[in-house]
Amino acid sequence: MTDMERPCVRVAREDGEATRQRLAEAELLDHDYDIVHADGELYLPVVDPDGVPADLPVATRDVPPRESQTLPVDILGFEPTYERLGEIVIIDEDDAERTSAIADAIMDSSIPAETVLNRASKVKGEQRVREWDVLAGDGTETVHREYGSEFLVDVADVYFSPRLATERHRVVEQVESGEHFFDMFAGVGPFVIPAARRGATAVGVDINETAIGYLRANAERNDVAERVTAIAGDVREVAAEYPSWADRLVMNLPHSADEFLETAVELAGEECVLHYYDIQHEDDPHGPGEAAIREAAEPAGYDVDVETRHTVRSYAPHELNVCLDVRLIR
Ligand SMILES: C[S@@+](CC[C@H](N)C(=O)[O-])C[C@H]1O[C@@H](n2cnc3c(N)ncnc32)[C@H](O)[C@@H]1O
Repeated sequence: MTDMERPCVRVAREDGEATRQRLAEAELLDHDYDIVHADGELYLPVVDPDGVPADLPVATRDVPPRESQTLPVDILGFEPTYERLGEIVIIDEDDAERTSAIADAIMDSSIPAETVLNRASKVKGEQRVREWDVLAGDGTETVHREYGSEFLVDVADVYFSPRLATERHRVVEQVESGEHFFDMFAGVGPFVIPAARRGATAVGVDINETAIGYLRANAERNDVAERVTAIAGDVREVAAEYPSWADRLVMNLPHSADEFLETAVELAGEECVLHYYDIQHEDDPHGPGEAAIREAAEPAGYDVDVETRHTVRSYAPHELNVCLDVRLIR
């Protein structure tokens, strides 16, 4: 078997084990390839170079495939692109013949795949759920692990993106024990559960009742049920139960978050950090969100301090998915 060029995190040998653990917890390590040692440095192969935390340098280098593994590339003769969510493998292909060859190769490889799904639509509608073609296996429910939390999720019924793991971790690392954490669009709980695991009192709201069922199950699964309140409903109506309550608000509904800023202001405490997700043109990706937040919060008496203007990932040509971390104080 010949070596393959792969994206790798490059670190000094002495930082190798700590870095390996960090990447493994984030499910970023590519277990299909060996770690390489050269000139006092380690090269750790990663599955998603865009997901690697900014402080870790990524380089491309030849690394040997694990001898004991049969990879889809070994069967196909070309490298397919795929993502793993628990025991589901997700691909995004158009050509029917190529799609079926990739699905067969994944199932015949050493990857522990129960199901192979092809994206059959964009995420759509109020609940942001995608349609899928089931190419192999039959289950769309799986357990996904991310930074030490476990999420039971059915991708046929609820929104979930494993690609956002690093971004969620960036936000959750800011959470302090005892704080009031409110996720306005909570899904199955990928922000709420790790926030509660850090000691926050957490509320998650979602209009998708199935997502809220999974959020409750995930609170139990991660032993934080006593600190998690999961509410099915429109957050614009639920907000009245939590006036001026939140120390931290997460708004991950990037196409229409601006329509919910009045609700955010209703929920915000006297001092509150808002994590506001947006999708905007690359020429001014943060400006429109900042203007909308000021327009909603300043008349309510808040000083608005934008602490971080962060780019999460590119969303489409010339469009960026961004996050503004904003402190509101009055
Ligand atoms: C992009 S998903 C984010 C889910 C989760 N935070 C995550 O990162 O996986 C947005 C979620 O907002 C929910 N949603 C949309 N409109 C809503 C509303 N008016 N009130 C509460 N939830 C809403 C959708 O059902 C969907 O689960």
